[in-house]
Amino acid sequence: MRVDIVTIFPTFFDVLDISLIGKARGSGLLDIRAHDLRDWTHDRHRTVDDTPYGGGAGMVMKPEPWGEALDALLTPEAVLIVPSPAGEVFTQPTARELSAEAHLVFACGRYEGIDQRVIDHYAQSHRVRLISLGDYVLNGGEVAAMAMVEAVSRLIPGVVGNPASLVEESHEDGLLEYPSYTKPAQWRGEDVPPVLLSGNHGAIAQWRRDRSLERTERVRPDLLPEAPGA
Ligand SMILES: COC(=O)c1cc2cc(CO)sc2[nH]1
Repeated sequence: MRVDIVTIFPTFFDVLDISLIGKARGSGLLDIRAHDLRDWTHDRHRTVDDTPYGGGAGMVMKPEPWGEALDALLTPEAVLIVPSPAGEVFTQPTARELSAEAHLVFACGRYEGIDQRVIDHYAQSHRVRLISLGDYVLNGGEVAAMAMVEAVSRLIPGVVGNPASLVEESHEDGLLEYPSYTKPAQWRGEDVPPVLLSGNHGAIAQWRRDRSLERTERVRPDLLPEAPGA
């Protein structure tokens, strides 16, 4: 998968050079590149924003630099992802969907956002998705893009060492994951649940399923299968 990220803070994404994503980049599984939007400006101050038409506080990102940047980076099959508080909420199904794509381009806005005409222009020729991390607002799209890049990349075969570890996770089966334990069997007077030491794999699977359902009912009843819209 190729991932292009356009931002006025390209060094923010240097962190992608470490850990699993870093290894996957090295192995050629992932081709992730961050680009400085200001490389597509031509004035002395490398201007990327201006005051909003209609007035109001804050600044809006100018369409011209974005047009030149996206013309240079988009391929016909690319999905253009614009992190935005006005977007659909990012979920594990969204991550899974995007992990099947060949090319993602993230347009990270700052300030009050990107001139709407940029989104409208590329929607005529590409799949464009406005995506929010959740019901709160960040100062820009970079943190959202970083979260989405990690959530999507780790689903690409070969990026995470053991694919089996992707299955029993929160949200993979639609429920929150069961609690996990490791050695020592006793710690500060607390024992590991005996069933986990029993070697009875059927009982262990049932116990884990029960704990998943119990936790989901307590913390996220909206995720339960019978919940409306689940
Ligand atoms: C949960 O918040 C987000 O996903 C989010 C994405 C963006 C993009 C911004 C630039 O206008 S502000 C913001 N918040």
